[in-house]
Amino acid sequence: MMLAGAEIVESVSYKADTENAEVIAPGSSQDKAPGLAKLPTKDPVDMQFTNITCTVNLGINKGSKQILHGVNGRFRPKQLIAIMGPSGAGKSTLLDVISGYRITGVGGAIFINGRGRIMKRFKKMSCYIQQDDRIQGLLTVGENMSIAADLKLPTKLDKYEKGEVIEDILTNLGLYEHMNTRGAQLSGGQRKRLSIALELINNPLVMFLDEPTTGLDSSSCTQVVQLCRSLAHQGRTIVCTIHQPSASLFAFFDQVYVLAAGKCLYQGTTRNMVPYLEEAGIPCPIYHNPADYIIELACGEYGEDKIDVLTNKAENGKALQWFDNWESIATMEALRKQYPLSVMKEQDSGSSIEETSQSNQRSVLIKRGFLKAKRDPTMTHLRIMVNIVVGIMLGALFINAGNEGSRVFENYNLLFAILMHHMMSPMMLTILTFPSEMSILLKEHFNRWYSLGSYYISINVVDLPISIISCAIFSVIVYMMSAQPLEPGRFAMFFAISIYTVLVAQSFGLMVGAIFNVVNGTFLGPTLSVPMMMFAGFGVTLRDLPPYLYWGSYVSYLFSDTHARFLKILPCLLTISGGIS
Ligand SMILES: Nc1ncnc2c1ncn2[C@@H]1O[C@H](COP(=O)(O)OP(=O)(O)OP(=O)(O)O)[C@@H](O)[C@H]1O
Repeated sequence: MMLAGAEIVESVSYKADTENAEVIAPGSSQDKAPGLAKLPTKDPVDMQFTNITCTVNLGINKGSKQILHGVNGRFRPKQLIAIMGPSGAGKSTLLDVISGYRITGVGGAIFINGRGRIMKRFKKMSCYIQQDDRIQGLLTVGENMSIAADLKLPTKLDKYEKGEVIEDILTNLGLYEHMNTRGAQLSGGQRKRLSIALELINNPLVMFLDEPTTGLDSSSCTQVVQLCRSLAHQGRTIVCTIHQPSASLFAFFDQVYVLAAGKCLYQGTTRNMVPYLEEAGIPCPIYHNPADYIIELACGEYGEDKIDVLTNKAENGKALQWFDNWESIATMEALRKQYPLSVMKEQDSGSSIEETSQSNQRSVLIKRGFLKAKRDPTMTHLRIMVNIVVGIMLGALFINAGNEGSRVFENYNLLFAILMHHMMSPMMLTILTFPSEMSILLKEHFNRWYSLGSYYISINVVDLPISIISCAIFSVIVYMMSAQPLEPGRFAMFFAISIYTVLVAQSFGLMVGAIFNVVNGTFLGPTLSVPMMMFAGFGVTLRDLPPYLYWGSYVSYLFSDTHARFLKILPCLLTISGGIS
């Protein structure tokens, strides 16, 4: 019987409509995709995983769900590996587990070059590129790259040496001509390539990419996969999850790992998949894309029994005979001999998990923060504008209220309005903007760009001047227009209380934004602020509070009796929000 899938794999030869690259079928004599000038300097990585399980808690009284069922596998060095399977099969979970991104509820063992994975060492040689491209939209491609280079390359390299690395990567990834385009203005394919470019700066040996082709047109898909293939053949191990590749795209992968409902259906080379299916008694029909066919099998379209047949044949990922020259695949013992500990000791550089010192991380992040702040229409420009406009509005509403004894209640209302403004606007702004920043933070921190401490210090250093300027503008406008006593001491107290309120509200927003998503945060932020007002004595006299609620006056940062409490609560909240971030 003629095996159509095999023929498709053999016969792919086409030119894609790409900006820079002529795409040639893998395996052809012209299969010479561009590669980086800087090759990996360390030994390639061979990964093996055995009996991997992953269980998630579904909530109180809802039990748990097992996503991965004791899967095994081998990711060979210098290979482009596709983890395939239907939606919900556990592809992303397996990628998360092997990369170390997910550690809770995980069982089994992962071996790197024959030895148990040591997370700190493994993180130094690997990177994880998530499905959603987490790049700084306000910075240009060049700026994104140079910040990444400053954080990930040794500080002893000068800007020309770093520039060479950046030029090499951007040229090879077809992004050089977009050097001055802002991240937010890049197309989907360009954003994906920039995500890869950012991680290539420190030349990782292992790259994990979650669905790198999702949302891209076929030519961009081909570009990205061909790029991954050439990077893999240069000495890296590249593992991607992929939904359902076309026959041509499928042929670019060296190795395939197919999952169905958390179990392995096939593991081996792309070419061997068709013979494997035939041997299992489920041959791929003529002119059928083998990638489509195995996904249909994994979905149970040809019967659940076929899934069991394939899982048993693949021994849930233990079977290695569908790799090329499988008899010569090194055992764990052989790998340990090949990569002795003495060599690994030489390769281990420094005790710190990040590439550069904390002080370098802080200064680069502060530089990036100010660059972003200068261009940020929301966090900077809108914030200052809102403070001017609201200041003028309140000033006009309570004009001269501070000068007339008969208008003391109006003055009280003015103070209440000022506190509401200082409480709500910084808090809501932070709750709405921080979650998107948080996803970038998670990616960059996981990929060892910087420590959380450096990040936290830098965002505070960048934000403090903007908060102080906005608050000062607002305070001067309101204070003058409402004709409050022109005594420097009184104004200083008024401004100090205002800035304390702004900073605590911002920290509160940061804490809510770090824990909850935008929807929950937007609901919880204002809701939690209501008790703050209540305990501060607005509407409820503190004398009337039942004794068991007295503690509330200590929690409320709006409590007017003694603002010295702000000073007590401020560092506490800052520490909590910093710790949680
Ligand atoms: N934290 C979680 N809580 C509950 N269920 C989860 C959790 N994480 C994953 N799952 C479930 O585990 C299964 C596998 O999820 P996973 O994201 O790994 O699938 P996938 O194969 O990558 O799917 P897709 O291709 O659609 O992204 C899904 O059914 C998913 O709903």
